Amino acid sequence: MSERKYAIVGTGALGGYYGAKLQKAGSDVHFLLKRDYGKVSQDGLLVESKDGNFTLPQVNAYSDVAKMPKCDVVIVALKTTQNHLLPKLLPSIVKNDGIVLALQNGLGVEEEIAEILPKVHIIGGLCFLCSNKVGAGHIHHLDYGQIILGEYAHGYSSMGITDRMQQIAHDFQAAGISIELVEDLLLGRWKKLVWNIPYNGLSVVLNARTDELMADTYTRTLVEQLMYEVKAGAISMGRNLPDSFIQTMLDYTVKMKPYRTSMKIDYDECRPLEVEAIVGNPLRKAQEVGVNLPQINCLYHQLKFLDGRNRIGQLTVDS
Ligand SMILES: NC(=O)C1=CN([C@@H]2O[C@H](COP(=O)(O)OP(=O)(O)OC[C@H]3O[C@@H](n4cnc5c(N)ncnc54)[C@H](OP(=O)(O)O)[C@@H]3O)[C@@H](O)[C@H]2O)C=CC1
Ligand SMILES: CC(C)(CO)C(=O)C(=O)O
Repeated sequence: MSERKYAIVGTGALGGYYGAKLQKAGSDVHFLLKRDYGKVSQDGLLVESKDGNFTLPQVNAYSDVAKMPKCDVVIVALKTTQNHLLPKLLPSIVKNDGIVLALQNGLGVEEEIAEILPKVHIIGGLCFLCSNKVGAGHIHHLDYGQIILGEYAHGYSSMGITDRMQQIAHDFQAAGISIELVEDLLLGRWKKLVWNIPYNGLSVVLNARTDELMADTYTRTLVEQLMYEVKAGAISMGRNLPDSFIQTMLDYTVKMKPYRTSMKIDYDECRPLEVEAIVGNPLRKAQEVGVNLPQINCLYHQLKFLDGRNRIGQLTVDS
């Protein structure tokens, strides 16, 4: 059993899934919730998974970080649209010499955390997971689950494989979660964007699932062109990814069960979209060094329009 105390900041589709798996395997896990606090503190968590369903009738649930213990590893599992809350949520729950593990999609989260907590260790994780929160404390794990871990250092310089990464990998592997350790977190993030930028973006703009995007010649071409622009973005930051990786991502998606991306689900539910973290930040990073990514730029502006209109719609519905 792990000696490390874990905090899950954001007990949704991803945080609820990995946190529940860690607790099931014997780790000491503390879950921060918002709307689901009442239900989860009463009834715990239910994970419906293709690998087998399980329930945790009792979990350490909190609605306020002031009541949480200091933890060795704090897992950030909010949507990036809520990252403006991190300065309030993180400082009191990370031990001195503790680790913040950012499991969000997109680019730039480690830099945001380093500004809030310059002294803690920061590890980024790229999660290849298909999971949805279908009710309060009710997680539906559809597929996959592997995490690629890399440690952050200022300017995304490579840290190699650290003991801290190995310790976390040990706990996750004991919980049945597959882990790969990488020396270069920035390269890992750009590789994940090869998938997220085209599929998350186009699924919203074109109102399509992954299988539909891959079945049509025109949209498949668009996906591939966007992937090559992500590669150009990576190169602008001194990282290269082989063309064979793009082919692997295309093949991977063809083999995936038809999937409504998380950005599409957010759009359909009129929730804010993770446009800035997934599309805006990579675009700006490339622009800062004079590299224009015209198709990603076009996608960004389309998504901003749809996101803005959705939010106005939501205000009208709420008022
Ligand atoms: N789901 C997946 O399969 C994958 C997700 N990711 C990434 O993981 C990140 C998390 O996504 P996901 O889990 O799907 O999102 P969810 O919306 O399912 O989970 C986020 C959770 O954070 C909670 N939350 C929001 N604000 C607060 C707050 N102030 N205090 C406590 N809890 C709060 C939300 O609670 P409430 O509902 O009450 O607002 C929600 O349960 C994203 O960056 C996503 O892109 C990456 C790969 C796969
Ligand atoms: C690529 C996918 C769907 C699962 O591997 C994922 O991780 C995501 O939605 O970000």
